[in-house]
Amino acid sequence: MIYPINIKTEDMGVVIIGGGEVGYRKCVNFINFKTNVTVISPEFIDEFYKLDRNLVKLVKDNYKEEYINDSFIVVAATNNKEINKEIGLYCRNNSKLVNVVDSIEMSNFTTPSYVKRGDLLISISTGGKSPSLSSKIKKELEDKYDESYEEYTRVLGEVRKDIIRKYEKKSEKKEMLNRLVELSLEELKAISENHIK
Ligand SMILES: C[C@@]1(CC(=O)O)c2cc3[nH]c(cc4nc(cc5[nH]c(cc(n2)[C@H]1CCC(=O)O)[C@@](C)(CC(=O)O)[C@@H]5CCC(=O)O)C(CC(=O)O)=C4CCC(=O)O)c(CCC(=O)O)c3CC(=O)O
Ligand SMILES: NC(=O)C1=CN([C@@H]2O[C@H](COP(=O)(O)OP(=O)(O)OC[C@H]3O[C@@H](n4cnc5c(N)ncnc54)[C@H](O)[C@@H]3O)[C@@H](O)[C@H]2O)C=CC1
Repeated sequence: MIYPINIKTEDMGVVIIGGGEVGYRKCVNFINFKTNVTVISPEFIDEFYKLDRNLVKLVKDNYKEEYINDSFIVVAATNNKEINKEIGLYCRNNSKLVNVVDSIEMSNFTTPSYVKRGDLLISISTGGKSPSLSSKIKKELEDKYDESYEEYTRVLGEVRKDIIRKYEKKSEKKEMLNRLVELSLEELKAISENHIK
């Protein structure tokens, strides 16, 4: 079973083994979350060379244990099942988080599909049963939770802070906070401005 947790990968960096299509997709996702990525591979697809060099380090070599000794988050993305398994086993025996792209059984984390609107993050996973279904649901949620949710979430956060400061009684506070999400962006902004005055 897989439990969803949200991790600040920005603080720890990631090592990806394998410079093919899948390694690239995982790499781009980590970069989108401002994470430093080191990719180990004897060959890289061209797209890797266009990525931000401040965030991505490419090491042209075959996998060796020393490349992941000090890392907490590892992605095994080679096209060699045996090597991927070896990386998976090593990480699990050494308390590391590992995503083995060709084996959900060897992985102790997976990378979900997601919709990100500012601080609103909705992630989708099928426990490996159908990545295509995850991708389809993501597209449906992208329509429902459009770009306007970035500002909506931000303003909600501001008003929430105000309410937490102003209401002392726990039940009143909770009731107000629950009701906030029924308001439109315009209504929320009006409240926000009133509070600031
Ligand atoms: C378990 C997991 C481990 C992990 O990688 O974390 C995993 C494993 C495998 N994927 C395979 C195939 C495909 N993966 C995709 C796409 C995505 N795969 C992603 C995640 C995951 N894939 C994790 C579970 C996710 C969940 O629980 O739903 C997404 C969501 C996120 C991401 O990659 O970052 C991203 C969509 C991004 C988006 O659109 O948002 C497509 C679609 C395409 O390419 O068009 C295909 C081909 C079609 C198909 O197979 O459905 C194979 C078989 C390889 C083979 O053929 O041998 C395996 C291995 C196996 O099944 O054993
Ligand atoms: N989890 C997922 O989302 C998906 C997983 N897969 C699985 O992922 C695997 C990789 O797929 P692709 O990236 O398309 O393959 P690919 O063939 O494009 O890339 C594999 C990369 O691994 C490198 N590699 C091989 N041996 C290595 C070693 N010893 N050390 C370091 N790097 C090494 C190769 O040089 C190459 O750059 C496939 O075998 C497939 O089973 C496929 C599709 C989606």
